Amino acid sequence: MTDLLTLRDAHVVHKARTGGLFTRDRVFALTGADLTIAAGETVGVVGESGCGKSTLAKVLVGVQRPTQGTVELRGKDLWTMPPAARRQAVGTGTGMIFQDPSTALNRRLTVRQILRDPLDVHRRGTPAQREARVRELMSLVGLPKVLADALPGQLSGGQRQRVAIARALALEPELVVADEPTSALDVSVRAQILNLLLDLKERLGLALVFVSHDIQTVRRMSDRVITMYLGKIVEESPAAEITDAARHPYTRALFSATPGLLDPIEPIPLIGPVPSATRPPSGCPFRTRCWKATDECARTMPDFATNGAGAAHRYRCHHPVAAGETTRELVSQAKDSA
Ligand SMILES: Nc1ncnc2c1ncn2[C@@H]1O[C@H](COP(=O)(O)OP(=O)(O)OP(=O)(O)O)[C@@H](O)[C@H]1O
Repeated sequence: MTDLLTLRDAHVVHKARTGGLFTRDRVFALTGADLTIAAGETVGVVGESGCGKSTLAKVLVGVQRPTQGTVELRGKDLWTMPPAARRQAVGTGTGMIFQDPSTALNRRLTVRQILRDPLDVHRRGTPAQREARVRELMSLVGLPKVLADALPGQLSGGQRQRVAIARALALEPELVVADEPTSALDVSVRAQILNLLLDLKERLGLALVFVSHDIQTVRRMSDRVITMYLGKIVEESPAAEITDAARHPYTRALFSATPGLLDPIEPIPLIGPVPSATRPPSGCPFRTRCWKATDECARTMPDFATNGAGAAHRYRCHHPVAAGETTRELVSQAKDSA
């Protein structure tokens, strides 16, 4: 597989939203992310709320500039390009689908206008070809032709998300990033939208980055799963290995807490809440809640280690879960150390 997009040591630091106008507090939303997305693969991103999943997604599609590090699309560094070249590379090479299509789509534009807009901005083909592309996009995502002149407010939530998906695909990108694409939708239409994404990915050979709280869905949709904790990528694993062969204690704890995934096993109990991204712990950020943590974990964050010979499964931990260790065993270890 060829590399499509590469992040190297990407950091995003925000000024804290709380703490008043003159606060110097900084939020470490993404810290030292290294990641390569290959053409045609689906990468799932999991982690608790606030761990930096959306920030990572925005960095991948060039919406968020990293405060440090590089983002290369097909080997070209996005943030050293002139702005016009970056807009062209990002606009045509990537597409983004947001959580809530009600806010992501312009309420005053019809479906036809929404889908024409990227074609007009990037001057794709003749006006007649653009109209034909709009019809093609609507059919690709299963929207009836009669909806071309409808406004987003006249559509159902599922139809709106189909419009958002069609818009993301308008310029035939190689990479689509979907950030919680079904969480604002009725449960009844979620499966339809997920199946549509999977189908489009296969038909168009897209690379897909899929961000979700829904771990079961991420596992089903993805070839590879990335676990994030407090701004850091702590594990990368083939999806087939993630549930009971994950090596990072946090990944195991996260999956053990997913209802229905490992039942009847109880969740691995973690100590205390997630620390603030304003003051992340030294060393490994998970160490304050980890039952395996030692002094070494407070001193340093280890580099990635690989699982056996293959580099496909990587994790950053001083005390990884042993191969073959069951979640039941981890539950009792965590209880004993509490
Ligand atoms: N523009 C911003 N200004 C200040 N802090 C921000 C900004 N955007 C995100 N953050 C903070 O950065 C951290 C990471 O946020 P992010 O939205 O990437 O997490 P997330 O994993 O996607 O969360 P969720 O699952 O709740 O959407 C959080 O602490 C968040 O509050």
